[in-house]
Amino acid sequence: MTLFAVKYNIMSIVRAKKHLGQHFLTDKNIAEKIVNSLKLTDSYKQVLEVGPGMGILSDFLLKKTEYETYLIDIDTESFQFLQKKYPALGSRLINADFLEMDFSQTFTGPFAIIGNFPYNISSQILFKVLDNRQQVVEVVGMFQKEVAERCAAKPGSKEYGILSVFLQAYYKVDYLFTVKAGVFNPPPKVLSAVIRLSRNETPQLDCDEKLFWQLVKAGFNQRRKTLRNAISSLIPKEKITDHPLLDLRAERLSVADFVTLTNKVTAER
Ligand SMILES: C[S@@+](CC[C@H](N)C(=O)[O-])C[C@H]1O[C@@H](n2cnc3c(N)ncnc32)[C@H](O)[C@@H]1O
Repeated sequence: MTLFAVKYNIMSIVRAKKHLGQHFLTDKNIAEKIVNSLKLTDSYKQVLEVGPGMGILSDFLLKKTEYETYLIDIDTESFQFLQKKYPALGSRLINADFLEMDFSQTFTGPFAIIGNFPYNISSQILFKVLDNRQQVVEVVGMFQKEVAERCAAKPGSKEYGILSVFLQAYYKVDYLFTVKAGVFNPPPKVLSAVIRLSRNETPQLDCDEKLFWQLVKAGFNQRRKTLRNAISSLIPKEKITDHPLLDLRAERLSVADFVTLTNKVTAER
């Protein structure tokens, strides 16, 4: 009996693979707290969990039966483990790369994303959310603490950068709580943190959005220069009329300031 139990345990555990960013959360209270951080508003009916691993978050998520839950994990071993654990999920359990996922094939309307994300692809995950902001209304996720801080950073802080501006242009970002390395197996070398992104009512900016993105990138790519100089490839210095924002560096500008700047450049170039 004991032997069987030991054998069963070994068979039922997914081996952690470093290249897939697999650090399995072992604390059920934290898992429940993460799932309960989803606002689960009426504005969506479907939720996608990225990287369910062995299902510590999924166990709580699947209790929210009023929502249709999908799980996607790139790891075939996790997928097979979860197939046995949740046989009723059927095709809602997906063995594929989240970064390659075509949302329109699975989601007909708005949906939310949750995950204890693989840290090696954090930025790609966040930019995929941004690219699909028309559909992704909410995200609750665990990231490396530094990434979480960058997402929520305010103008003037050293963490404030391109990611902060882009995310905050479309989402309200809440830094929820910090998570110690010891609650993962294997423990990562860094601290982690959970954040929530709640999409603004209108997922559009009151300006030419393509130019907004270009200006933000130009500003931060030359972050030691004033905006007047940093954006000169988009509008020559002699063409743009004076404005106090032009004397600042990108790190001082809020999203609203970047919108003002975008409208000014649109009018004058
Ligand atoms: C940090 S682990 C979290 C596992 C589990 N949710 C937990 O909290 O214990 C990250 C998970 O993401 C999966 N993963 C890594 N890259 C992925 C990708 N590109 N698409 C989907 N899943 C991925 C890994 O296989 C792993 O299960």
